[in-house]
Amino acid sequence: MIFLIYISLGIIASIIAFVSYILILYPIFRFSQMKRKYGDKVKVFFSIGQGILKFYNQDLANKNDSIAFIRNMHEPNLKAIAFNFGTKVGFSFVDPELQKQVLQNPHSYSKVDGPMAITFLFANSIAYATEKEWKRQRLFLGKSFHFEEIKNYFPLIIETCQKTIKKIDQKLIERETINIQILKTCQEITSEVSFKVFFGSNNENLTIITRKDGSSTTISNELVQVLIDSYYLFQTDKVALIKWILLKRKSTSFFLTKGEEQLLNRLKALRQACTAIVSKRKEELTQDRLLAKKNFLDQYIIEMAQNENSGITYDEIIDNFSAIYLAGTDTTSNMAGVALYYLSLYPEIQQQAREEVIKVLSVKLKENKTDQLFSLLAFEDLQNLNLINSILKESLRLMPPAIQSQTKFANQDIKIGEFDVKKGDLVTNHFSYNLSNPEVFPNPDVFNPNRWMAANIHNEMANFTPFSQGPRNCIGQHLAMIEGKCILASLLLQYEILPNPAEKVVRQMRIVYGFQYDNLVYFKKINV
Ligand code: HEM
Repeated sequence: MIFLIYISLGIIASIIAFVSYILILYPIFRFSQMKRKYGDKVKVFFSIGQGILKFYNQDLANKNDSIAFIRNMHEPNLKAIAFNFGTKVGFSFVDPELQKQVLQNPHSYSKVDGPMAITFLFANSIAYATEKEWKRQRLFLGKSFHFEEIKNYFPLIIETCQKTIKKIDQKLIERETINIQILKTCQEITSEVSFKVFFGSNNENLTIITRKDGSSTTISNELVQVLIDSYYLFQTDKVALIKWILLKRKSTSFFLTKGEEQLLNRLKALRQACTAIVSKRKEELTQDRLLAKKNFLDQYIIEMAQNENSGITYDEIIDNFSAIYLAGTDTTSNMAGVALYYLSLYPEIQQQAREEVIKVLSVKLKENKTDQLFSLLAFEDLQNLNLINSILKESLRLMPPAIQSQTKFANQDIKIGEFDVKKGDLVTNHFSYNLSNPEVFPNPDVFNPNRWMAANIHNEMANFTPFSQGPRNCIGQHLAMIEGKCILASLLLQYEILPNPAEKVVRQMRIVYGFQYDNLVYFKKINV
């Protein structure tokens, strides 16, 4: 009996020793090694298990900004942040040269598994593909994202902005000013654009039934919600969390908890709904290929029919819809929404931006119908909206939707500058560090779009990487900027954007970095 007690105590002690080693001793050992080797070139952010997340949460609670510590961290010699997460340690590079080195060589790293929805929805997409598979997908999708091709989606973007204006106008009939949820408003536009760019315009208001109570929701809403719920599950279902920590993506292959099962059923329903759209369209195009339009789905189907070695699969098409929709919707709406918020605080810049749009368009105005001005906007005009472009860049600088590149594992020992990254270490780049560096951007917390209007901005551009850089940079960046310009131009021609004196400004890191409360501005109808 005593022997059994000793064995049990021995096992418990070994487990405690092992867990203490991987969660505490190993990170501390690595960090002290790093400090000895790199001195003030590295700054350490350690907290047991949670790692750098603890610092985001702390700053959110105390300073209303998840990344306040990054904004205030600038030191002349600093090149990297060392952090832990779970049982791993990692580097986030902040030196632009080192960031470039990391991003130039994406095949030295593997993606970190996300929660269930990420694996289920994106595993075959460009965002998760690697090496040859990624190259093939990037080449194919790159054609549709080419600047000249995006021209084809310009009418869709204009039409979507006009639809939103009509809705706002309805609300403004009875009141002179109204509180507008600016992030939600921009999101309505970018969501519809992302959906239709992929699936075409015929699939409006598609609904799928997924809820237990039989209620229905659109594919795009469900996509966002199921992703959020997938993260939320870890807070409410600790068994699912432990399974995931131990087994990562394999954790949902067996012994599903009730929460995991419900999530999986929703994900299956979502996939079925997407598969139904793809199958229906394939049927239509098989009967008449001339029906093909400029949207991603039709391009995929035509390529599959014309080239039997295309390598494209239906799973890949569906996963790329999820990836492109999620990568392109909230990021772009945040950029535009944040820009409009700052314009509410700087009425002079707002007026200059409005005048820029009016100047570009009024040369085309034949009759005195200024309320129709926005419909005159042509794709070619976008290049003349210099101030609007600078406003969007300043929005991305102050509130980058992606504060860092996706965290990955090193596949092998790698040298980044003088830093020795070990196989299995986590690696990322915090873009947000350079975007708020006072040596590059004087008064970094001040909204100053004029800093982008100067002729010589080489140094600024080298530090400006909100779309990342290197071969795996953002494939949708041209589309994002075009959407952003159209949103700003359309709204500025119709409304004066006023600050909300009761605003609550909290900058929070969620799936994208943005404002926590969407109560920031009022709109007032104007006649330009
Ligand atoms: C302001 C808006 C946007 C921002 C700030 C942004 C930012 C980024 C960043 C930082 C990455 C690199 C992520 C990584 O580290 O791996 C990325 C990749 C990507 N983005 Fe965007 N993005 C925006 C808009 C869009 C749009 C509109 C689309 C498509 C409709 C899109 C589609 C993608 C895709 C598919 C990738 C993965 C590319 C690859 O792995 O080859 N993004 N984006």
